Amino acid sequence: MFQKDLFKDKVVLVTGGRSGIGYAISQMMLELGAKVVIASRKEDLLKQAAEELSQYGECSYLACDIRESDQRTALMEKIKADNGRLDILVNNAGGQFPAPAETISENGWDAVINNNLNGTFHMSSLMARHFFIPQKEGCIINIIANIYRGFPSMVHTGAARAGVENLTKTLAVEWGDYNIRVNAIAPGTIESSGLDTYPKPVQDILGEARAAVPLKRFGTVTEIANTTCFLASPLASYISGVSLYVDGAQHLNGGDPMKLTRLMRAFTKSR
Ligand SMILES: CCC/C=C/C(=O)SCCNC(=O)CCNC(=O)[C@H](O)C(C)(C)COP(=O)([O-])OP(=O)([O-])OC[C@H]1O[C@@H](n2cnc3c(N)ncnc32)[C@H](O)[C@@H]1OP(=O)([O-])[O-]
Ligand SMILES: NC(=O)C1=CN([C@@H]2O[C@H](COP(=O)(O)OP(=O)(O)OC[C@H]3O[C@@H](n4cnc5c(N)ncnc54)[C@H](OP(=O)(O)O)[C@@H]3O)[C@@H](O)[C@H]2O)C=CC1
Repeated sequence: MFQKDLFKDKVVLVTGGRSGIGYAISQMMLELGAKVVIASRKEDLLKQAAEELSQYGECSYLACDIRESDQRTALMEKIKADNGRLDILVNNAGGQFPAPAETISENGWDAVINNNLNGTFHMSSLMARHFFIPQKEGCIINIIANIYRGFPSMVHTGAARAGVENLTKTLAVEWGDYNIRVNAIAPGTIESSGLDTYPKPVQDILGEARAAVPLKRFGTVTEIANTTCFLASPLASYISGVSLYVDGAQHLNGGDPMKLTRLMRAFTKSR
């Protein structure tokens, strides 16, 4: 769909690029000529993904927990040593667990905020200071979630993603001085490896949730990759500071938002 060499010579970092949405973004960027670096925690799976992705172009990897300062720094140093520059950062790594708010422990809250909010900000700040600001050019894309009506059953990630949505606006304004564009994508429910990690109550409501989406289906990882490539490309050269919902209008009408919370309460009690 895009011009074949759209990202020729561009260096792209995709956090969480070993699976699901991040893998699809990495594959599409590679097919469009980019050099892609993927980073996430599980080194074996990351290495395997990088080897598979190498059939599409130049893909390298480094294990990195985005919550750990020294690991983020090692990743930045590797990109500098290997490529000397970074053009596009896709903050896709993230995750949470469904739980009624009253059952989330302090550590559970902190783990999710550190992952989705703190990890995203610190990664953005580091890459901006070392690459985008000196280069006077850069592009950041933050993958968030559908937080339009809060996020019942996932209050921690709703709060974290709302923080990312807001920092997307602030950084777009502050770093406009350095010609850095910053945008977010809010996927609705996407058929991906991520969904398989969720417990039974989530699996039980998927059919009903799918039917409630105005477009009557969940999204695909390719649809999120398409949007990422669009926002990273010159086609979007005047777009900065937006959060684009890619969700078949699910944020406007997505069924009963409390159903999962009620099922999770019963599920938690039964264990
Ligand atoms: C509807 C679809 C929309 C969205 C789809 C997607 O996003 S798809 C993408 C989906 N993909 C993903 O989400 C994958 C990524 N997700 C993850 O890697 C992890 O879930 C994590 C980063 C959120 C926590 O990782 P970590 O290594 O930091 O965790 P840790 O083990 O060190 O525990 C820290 C604290 O958290 C607590 N706790 C943990 N789990 C649960 C639970 N189920 N229940 C209750 N609590 C839980 C744990 O008990 C502990 O607190 P404690 O006991 O000390 O008081
Ligand atoms: N699928 C969906 O319906 C939706 C997904 N999203 C978001 O999109 C993103 C991708 O999700 P999806 O592909 O579906 O799910 P996955 O679970 O497949 O992807 C999550 C990726 O993030 C990595 N990751 C998680 N925590 C960290 C960390 N602390 N440091 C580095 N890497 C980390 C994981 O790798 P590893 O375990 O090796 O660290 C994994 O590659 C996530 O942020 C997710 O929350 C948002 C809305 C809906």
